Amino acid sequence: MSSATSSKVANDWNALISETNPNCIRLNRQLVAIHSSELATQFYRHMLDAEDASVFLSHDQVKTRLHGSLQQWLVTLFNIDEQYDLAATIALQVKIGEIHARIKIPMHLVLRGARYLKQHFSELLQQEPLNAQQQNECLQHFCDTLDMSMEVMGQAYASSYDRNTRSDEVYRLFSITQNLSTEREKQKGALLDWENRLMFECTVGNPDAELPTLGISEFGLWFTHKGSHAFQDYPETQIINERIKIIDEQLLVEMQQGHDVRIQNLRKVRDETKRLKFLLDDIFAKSSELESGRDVLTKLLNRKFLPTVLSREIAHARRNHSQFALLSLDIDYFKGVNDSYGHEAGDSVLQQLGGFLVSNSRAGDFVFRLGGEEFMIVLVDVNPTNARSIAENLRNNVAAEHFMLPNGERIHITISSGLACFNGHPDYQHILRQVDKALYDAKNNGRNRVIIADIDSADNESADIES
Ligand SMILES: Nc1nc2c(ncn2[C@@H]2O[C@H](COP(=O)(O)OP(=O)(O)OP(=O)(O)O)[C@@H](O)[C@H]2O)c(=O)[nH]1
Repeated sequence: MSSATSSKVANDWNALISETNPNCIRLNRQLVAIHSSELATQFYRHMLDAEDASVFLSHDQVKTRLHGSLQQWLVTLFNIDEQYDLAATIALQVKIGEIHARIKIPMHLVLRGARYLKQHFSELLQQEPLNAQQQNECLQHFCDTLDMSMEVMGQAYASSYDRNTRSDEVYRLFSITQNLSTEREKQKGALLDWENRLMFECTVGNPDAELPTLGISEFGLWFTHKGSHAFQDYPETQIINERIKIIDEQLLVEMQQGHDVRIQNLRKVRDETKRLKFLLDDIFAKSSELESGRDVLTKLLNRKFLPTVLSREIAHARRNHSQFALLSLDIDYFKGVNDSYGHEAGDSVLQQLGGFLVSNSRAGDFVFRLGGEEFMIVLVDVNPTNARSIAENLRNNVAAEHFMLPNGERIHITISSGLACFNGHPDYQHILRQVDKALYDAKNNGRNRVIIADIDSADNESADIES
């Protein structure tokens, strides 16, 4: 928690205590101390009833540790007397928030637990000889104190969770990019080893011996513990896990029934293994393209790093009072190129245009292929006048260029462009929206033109400058 945030919290919490009737503070302290075990029991009873919460709390854990910790936490929170150490109480809430983040207990479950505590405490208060106003005051104090605690926990949770997620991601990238091609060969080899062992056991091994399962083979262990994590975003990961299960839990189990089934299923297992090898190749190929951030066809940057580059350029421009511009380019009637000359010819045009854009921009600029026939250039350290002439020159030069097709023919293409200059807005989505709208207008106004987004407009008005 930042020092400004923690001093705000401490001030608010202090104010809460000093503005509360001391009798009410005393009564709450006594009630919580007397009923802490009952409150903890109620809390866990509700939580264990809910499926989403109970996965985090086994009955044993509740009995042995958490029940006691919860009671202790409640007593400490409400033990407000002359010796009450608010700084220590806040530090305890921070620690608990960090623990929740580490063990990934969702914050909404913690808040739900707090709600149950408030409900039950309200019932306890109703059993006390208090008038309505006293009851209200006491309940208010109980709820406000829990809310303060939740606020501190929530802040600690969020920053700790972010930190953990970032390091998870760094680890994921690290684990995936380390010697990607060596890893692929190693794992394909491990899969082959397992297949060979299985074949050996089935053909010349002891017929009563247990067959080696794939899940706990070198390959299976690697995939479960590392591969699945590294490739978590790919649909192939789930398919691989499913195929491993089918091999182990279906095919191999059936193979224990006798020689004939063994031989029959061996063929099926070998087909499955072949499929696994294809899936592995696919998954490794995809991740090397994506993780490297390069578009496979043009070798330009792909859209993966666009947010990072834009955020960095915005921070740089704001820090240095400099400017930059975003130029979006889209080939006109590109479908016609594919339709007339074939997809391969289309690919070749895309590749040549990629090379052309790189050689016609400065070393500091970032050239992206966003997908299809759409490109984007981040023009760094450039004022609007220069950005505009760069955009126009590119448009003219592309139109004048000959693009060579695989059949030896040469064709001309044109591009439509949208240009947006940085206007100080801190969110990169703003400039992206501006440039998208400008490109859309360039297409709708006849193509082969540059449209500049209105620099001061947040609602993406744009102005046609030239065609
Ligand atoms: N060869 C090739 N074609 C692609 C690739 N990605 C997208 N395309 C094709 O690009 C074409 C885009 O067509 P449209 O979106 O209609 O755009 P357009 O024909 O350029 O027309 P306008 O943009 O409106 O001027 C489609 O035919 C896609 O199949 C690629 O990687 N290689």
